[in-house]
Amino acid sequence: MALAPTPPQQRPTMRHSSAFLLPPPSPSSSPAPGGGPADAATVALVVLNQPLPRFAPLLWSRAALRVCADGGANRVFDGMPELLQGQDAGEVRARYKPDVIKGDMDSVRPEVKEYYSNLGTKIFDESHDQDTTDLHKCISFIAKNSTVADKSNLCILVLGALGGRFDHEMGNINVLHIFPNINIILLSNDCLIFLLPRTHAHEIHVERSIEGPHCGLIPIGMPSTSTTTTGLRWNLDNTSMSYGGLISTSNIAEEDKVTVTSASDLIWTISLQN
Ligand SMILES: Nc1ncnc2c1ncn2[C@@H]1O[C@H](COP(=O)(O)OP(=O)(O)OP(=O)(O)O)[C@@H](O)[C@H]1O
Ligand SMILES: Cc1ncc(C[n+]2csc(CCO)c2C)c(N)n1
Repeated sequence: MALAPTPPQQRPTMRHSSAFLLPPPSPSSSPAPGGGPADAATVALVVLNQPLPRFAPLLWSRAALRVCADGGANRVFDGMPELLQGQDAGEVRARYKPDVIKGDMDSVRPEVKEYYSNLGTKIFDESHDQDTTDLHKCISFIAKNSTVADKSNLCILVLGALGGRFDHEMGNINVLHIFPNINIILLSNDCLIFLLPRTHAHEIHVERSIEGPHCGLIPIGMPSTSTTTTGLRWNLDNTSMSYGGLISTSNIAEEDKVTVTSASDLIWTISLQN
């Protein structure tokens, strides 16, 4: 027998914050208030085969585990010295050493693989699996191997997930739906995306110094018979949404806190300021 969905008012609240993107506090300033980088979850970083976003070095320094999806290793090898111009390229390369390179290994260059292998990076060749994407393989690996016992305290940041080939972008968004119970955030230079699972009520703290105001709420997986929001310019009030019907794009986050409850999983996206 199928279980009845939990009524909206009884769902636990999931809080979301992009404080991991805030610049490090200057030594003289007081500690960040609740939700700042200091109390952030354990971060795992996945680098995809796309140009590195400008904040890659910052997020790298905040991550406890750094995984490159196949050709993502080339992007770290080439891109970190480019982003950190003025520093010695060889020294930068050695400093930004991935813990793991994983995928079907048809994109990582042989000299890049050898360079990191010599530094101790673990390399997992999964060329036998041509049915799951390299990002899927990386998320499975992190979920299995993470030492974080409480997965609700794990946050996986994915660099370079958007703004490239459309089949890859859709595959990357599909991974959010495949792992609805893992906090995965897809990032590009221009925006971020995460899933709002229907099992929870959501409180999204909008970090106005770095994100917004443009945002969207999109039912990609399946229609939602009812979505209710606060904090947006165009709120939904027990409204049906479907891809092919109403979806919310070009919305504006008006308040510091946006709340969302929905009968189906939704994608949340918000712009990043450049
Ligand atoms: N243009 C892109 N746009 C968005 N994501 C991408 C793009 N290219 C690669 N990725 C992501 O990076 C991961 C690793 O990329 P890589 O090029 O190594 O994959 P691949 O499996 O060799 O791709 P393909 O064989 O389809 O070209 C992919 O699984 C995907 O998640
Ligand atoms: C229906 C279907 N469509 C596409 C692929 C191809 N594919 C999907 S993921 C992947 C690995 C990419 O690193 C490849 C080659 C498939 N297997 N099944």
